[in-house]
Amino acid sequence: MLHLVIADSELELVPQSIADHPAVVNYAKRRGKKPEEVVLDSSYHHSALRKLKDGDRRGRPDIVHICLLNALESIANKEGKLRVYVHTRNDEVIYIKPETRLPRNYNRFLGLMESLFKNKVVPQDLELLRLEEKTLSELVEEIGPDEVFVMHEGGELMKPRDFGKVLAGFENPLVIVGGFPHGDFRSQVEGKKVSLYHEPLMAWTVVNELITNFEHWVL
Ligand SMILES: C[S@@+](CC[C@H](N)C(=O)[O-])C[C@H]1O[C@@H](n2cnc3c(N)ncnc32)[C@H](O)[C@@H]1O
Repeated sequence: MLHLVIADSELELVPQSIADHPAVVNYAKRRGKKPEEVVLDSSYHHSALRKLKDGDRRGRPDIVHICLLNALESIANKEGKLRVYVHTRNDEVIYIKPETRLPRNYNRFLGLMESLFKNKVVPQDLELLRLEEKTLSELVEEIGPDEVFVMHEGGELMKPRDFGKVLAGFENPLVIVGGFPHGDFRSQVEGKKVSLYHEPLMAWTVVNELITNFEHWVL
C-alpha cells in the first residue's frame, strides 16, 4: 500500500486578523457565510493576504483540490493500493476514505472543506473525510511506513519510472509532497529526498508521476 501525504498544504479558514478586511467581508457576504467560516483563497483574498505573514504562499486550496482529484481517481486508488492524507499549515490532518468522490467543481470543493473545518467529519453518516489536529511527524509515526520519501527539487535525481520501481519494492512506503506553491516545507520532514526532474514541478504533476509510475510496477 502506497501512502501519499500532501504536506504543509495551504488550506485554512480565513485567519481572525484579516476577517474584517473588505475583500474577505464582501466575499463571505456573497457566499452567505461569516468571514471566519470561509476558506482562505488567494484568488479572492489577494489584497488581504498581503497583510499576512507568508501571504505570498497562503490560500491555495486549489492545489489540494487538483492533487486529490488526481490521486482519488487513479487506478492505484481504485485497486486499493493507495491511501491519501492532507496535512495543513495549521497542523491538521484530513483522512480520506478511498471511495470518496470529491466534487469536480472548485466552489463545491470549497464548501465541502468549510463544512469539514466546522463539523470535523463529512458527511456525518459516511465520514468520508475526517479532520484531526496532528503534526506531520505524528501522522508519519501513526502510519508506520517501512520507508519515507520526501519529494523535493533538491533531492537525489531519479527517473520517475525508476522511482516507481523503488516504491514498489516496499510494503508500505510513504511519500510526502508539498501542498504549497513556493518555498520549502515548514514542517520538520525526515526521509529520503527524491527529485523527479531537474526543475521545480507543480505538486499535482508530482502526484501524477509518482502514482502512475508506482502502478507500472504493482498492477
Ligand atoms: C510547487 S512545489 C513547491 C515550491 C517549489 N519549492 C518552488 O519554489 O517552486 C510543490 C511540491 O512539489 C514537489 N516538487 C516540486 N518539484 C519537484 C521535483 N523536481 N522533483 C520532485 N518533487 C518536486 C515537492 O514536494 C514540492 O514541495
